This record gives sequence, C-alpha cells and structure tokens, in this order.
Amino acid sequence: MGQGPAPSLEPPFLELRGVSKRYPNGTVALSDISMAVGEGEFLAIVGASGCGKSTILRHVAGLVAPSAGDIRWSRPPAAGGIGMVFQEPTLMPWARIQDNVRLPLDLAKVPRVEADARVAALLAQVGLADFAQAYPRELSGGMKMRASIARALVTRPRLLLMDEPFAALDEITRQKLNDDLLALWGEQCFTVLFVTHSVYEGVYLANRAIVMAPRPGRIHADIPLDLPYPRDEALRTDARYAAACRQVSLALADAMRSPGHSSGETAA
Ligand SMILES: Nc1ncnc2c1ncn2[C@@H]1O[C@H](COP(=O)(O)OP(=O)(O)OP(=O)(O)O)[C@@H](O)[C@H]1O
Repeated sequence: MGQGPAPSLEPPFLELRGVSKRYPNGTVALSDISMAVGEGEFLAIVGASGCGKSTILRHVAGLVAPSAGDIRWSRPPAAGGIGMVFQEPTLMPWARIQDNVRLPLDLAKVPRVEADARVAALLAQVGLADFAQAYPRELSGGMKMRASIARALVTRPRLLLMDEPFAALDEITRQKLNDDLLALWGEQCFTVLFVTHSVYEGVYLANRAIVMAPRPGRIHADIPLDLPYPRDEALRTDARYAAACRQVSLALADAMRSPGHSSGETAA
C-alpha cells in the first residue's frame, strides 16, 4: 500500500476472543465475536441498526466489560492510547476550538507549552489553523467534526475508534473528510475501527470490512478490500471499487437473512 502501513496480523494488535455481551435488561447485543486486528489496519464495521457495532467499540474502549470472552492486546494501550470520535462532535460550546482540542492533554497534565504546540500542529493538519480562536457555534458541521478528530488524535493514540462520524454531514463534506482521514491515517499510522452504515464509505476507506448480522449481533463476513492506496476520487468510478461494494452489499443482505434468534433476549 502506498498510504498507511502494511497490515500485519502477527501478532494481532488487538484480538476479541469469543466476546458476548448481555446487557442487564436481557438484550444480547453480541454473541461470540472473534476477530483479530493488525496494527495499522483500517477496519470498517458495517451492519444494520442494532446489530452491536457500537457495543464492539465500547468493549474495545474498555467502557463496558464482556459477559463472556476476552479482549487481548499485543501491548495494552497507555492513557490516551485510544481516541474516539462519535457522530456528534461533542465540543464544549463555551470553549474556543484550541481549548476543546487541548482538553485531553490538559487532563493528562501535559505541560502547556508542549500541549499548545501539539494542538497548533494538529489544527493545521485538519485545516482549522485559522479557527483556533473560534467557538464551536462559529463552525460548520464539517469543521466541528474536524475539531473532534483533532481532539481524538491530539494524544497520539495508537487506535482510533470512530462511530458513524460523518453520518450527519452532506455528501461532499463527507467525501472530503474521508480523504482527510485517510491522509492522517497515512501520516500517523494509527489503527482504525470505523463504524458506518454506508457500504460505499466503508469500502472507500478500509482495507477490510467486517459485516455484522443482527439478533444477536455477530460477525457474518470478514472481507478483505484489496484496493490500492492512496485512494482518491478516481477510485469511486473504478470497477474494482464497484465490485467490492457489491460484495459487501451482498454480504450485508445475506446477513439480514441469516437466521439468528427471534429476539436478542437469549442467554449470552
Ligand atoms: N446500555 C444498553 N442497555 C441495554 N441494551 C443496550 C444498551 N446499549 C445497546 N443496547 C442494545 O444492544 C443492541 C446493540 O446496540 P448497538 O448500539 O451496539 O448497535 P449498533 O449496531 O451500533 O446500532 P446503530 O447502528 O443503530 O447505532 C441493540 O439491541 C441495543 O438496543
């Protein structure tokens, strides 16, 4: 690949082994999820609403514990080693953009001079250098998302978890942010787990697509996306891209037909 590190699965950077999750209300959100993620991989996780995509990210982030199975790391992430970006940019409305982006460094007690330098560099990388002093209300939706990405990356995480980050944006802005995210990934070599409802977006970005089936949430297919990097607009009209989208779409349709339990409320 010309952009981003070559994925390696040995030893796995992150591994989920037989992870199941039953929430206290009885919903079985995940059933026997096993997957290995190589350092530097860009994984797209696609699946219908409610099939457990966000629950996988929450487990990887350590926000919830599995009911069964375990999560292993080649090296457990240090504080700030995992960055998270959600559909809502969740910026503090009363704070300037530079202060929003610096927040994780302030919490980690990084000296102010160093923190400010890192914030300035990252704002430049995401195209917000001229908006460091602005407040979130003065930014467009796409710019707020850039700020949110800058805040997630300011601790230099080895893993970036993204949960439908661009779903609320218009198509042009979304495609631009896809390209900018790929550029950051190529430069900084972090690993990405990217949840999306869009097969087209997932295939454009990722080197592998995990297709999930619902009730209970489980992995239906694990599809390598053997499209060259760097990726750009030309890929969107490339026959190989169309073929990969078709393959993932068919797997998704098949996942919806695959027999699960009648509800998610079975034993994990
Ligand atoms: N805290 C919780 N308590 C109980 N049930 C939950 C909780 N969080 C999620 N669930 C349920 O677990 C299942 C999986 O939810 P999850 O949010 O992981 O799915 P998803 O694939 O990310 O959905 P979407 O695409 O709509 O965001 C759903 O049935 C959901 O209702």
